Amino acid sequence: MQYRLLIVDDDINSAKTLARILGSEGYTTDYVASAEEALTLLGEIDYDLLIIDMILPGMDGLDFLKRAVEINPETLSVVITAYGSIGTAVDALKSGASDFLEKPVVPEKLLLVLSRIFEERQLKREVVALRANLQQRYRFENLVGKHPRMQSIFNLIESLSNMDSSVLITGETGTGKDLVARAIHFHSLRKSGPFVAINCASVPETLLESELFGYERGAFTGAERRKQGKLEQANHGTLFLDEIGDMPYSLQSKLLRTIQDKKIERLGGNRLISLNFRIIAATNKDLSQELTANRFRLDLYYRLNVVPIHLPPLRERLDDIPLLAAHFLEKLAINNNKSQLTLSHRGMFSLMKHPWPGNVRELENVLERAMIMAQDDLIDEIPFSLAGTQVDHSNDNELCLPFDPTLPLKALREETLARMEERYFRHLLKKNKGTVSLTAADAQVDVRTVLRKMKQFGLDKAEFK
Ligand SMILES: Nc1ncnc2c1ncn2[C@@H]1O[C@H](COP(=O)(O)OP(=O)(O)OP(=O)(O)O)[C@@H](O)[C@H]1O
Repeated sequence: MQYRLLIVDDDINSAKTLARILGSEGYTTDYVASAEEALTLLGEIDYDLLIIDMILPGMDGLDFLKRAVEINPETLSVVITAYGSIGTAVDALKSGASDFLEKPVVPEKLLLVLSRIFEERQLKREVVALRANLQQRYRFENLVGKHPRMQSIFNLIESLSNMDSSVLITGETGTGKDLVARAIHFHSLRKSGPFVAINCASVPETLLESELFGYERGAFTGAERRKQGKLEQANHGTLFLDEIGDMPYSLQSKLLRTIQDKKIERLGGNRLISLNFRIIAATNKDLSQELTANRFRLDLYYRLNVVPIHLPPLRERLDDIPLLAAHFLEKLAINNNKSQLTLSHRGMFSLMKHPWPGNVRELENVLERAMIMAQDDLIDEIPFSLAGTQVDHSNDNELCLPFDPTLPLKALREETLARMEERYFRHLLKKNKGTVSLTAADAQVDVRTVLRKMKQFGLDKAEFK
């Protein structure tokens, strides 16, 4: 793109020299000797950027800058200040200048400043365009995605809105199964009913039955009062059975019967309760393997898999990365009271090259950490290592972590803690070959905490098998 610049400097000889240098770099450059002449030109020509000497005869540079910004608030400008006059530079930046340079102007420095200013403006425009796109075509409930496979999932959810069939959502960890389940519910006839979720992997086997079916007072030791199970809570709504591949075999036939009959009996009860619920199940396991290994019942599989939805891993829909990044940066900016967060081209390039084993969740986490570590609102450095995919773990016992001494204490604490926790859970999961319950026992926390941490750091059980 060809940019048009205006130099305002009463030293016509140096303005001419600068215009010639800028011209040889592809910029179309005009120059005038006073603010008054410059104002006349601004009424006629749309300049991309102004280069303003602060000391001018008649109206001075600062007043001219203010007038130019009044005429067009989007005006880009570089002001030239006398050597050491920081106060003037600060006033100019406050009045809307994009940057400043001290006299004598070094052309190489000016060229660098110009390319940075134009790159930032371009990025801002891209963000605005992406945001507009997001609001239009590429959004479905809380899901965003423009890849054809995501678009056909959105269409499928739309066409399911009048149906009550069971849905089985498959896909790697962090691909958005939970979001899809919610989108189906909130787009269905049951949307005013409850959406109840249960993670079959995070509830210990012995408790899963009572969590699902509920119990009567005295049903077992500790059952001091009657409790409704998740199935009952989901009456007139949807029950989301997450990680269905981890449901114990012994409970699967009872679940199948319940789905068919739509009746339950609380544990320790003697009364059948009729219910009206829809089942959506999800798993990141390969259920065909579970079927072959006799760990999952074929009849239950058929009952759940009436409408299959497979979410592709992020590495197979790279087109979605810029869109998702814009979506998460917008959320982060709102949650952190920032007007806007922008990703540099270099940052975007790193995102596009990454293999994303933790999928969209990993992208979300990585961007949050990048924001914490960035010096300003431009995100350039992507701290992948914290997501655990490019870390060298050969020295896991090393106590002395390198750190960034420029970080504020709060960010340093959070970052260090996250790094330590991630290494700790990686170590335990490796030791326990991915078994969550053993890891929880080693860490002396409950399995939910381990699963939460695994989600946070984008760790997948399968990685440690
Ligand atoms: N298409 C998407 N658009 C916006 N956000 C998304 C999308 N997909 C996933 N996310 C976000 O990524 C994170 C992980 O998504 P979610 O919990 O739905 O994944 P999941 O497949 O259910 O993971 P797991 O198998 O580990 O439970 C969430 O914070 C979610 O909001």
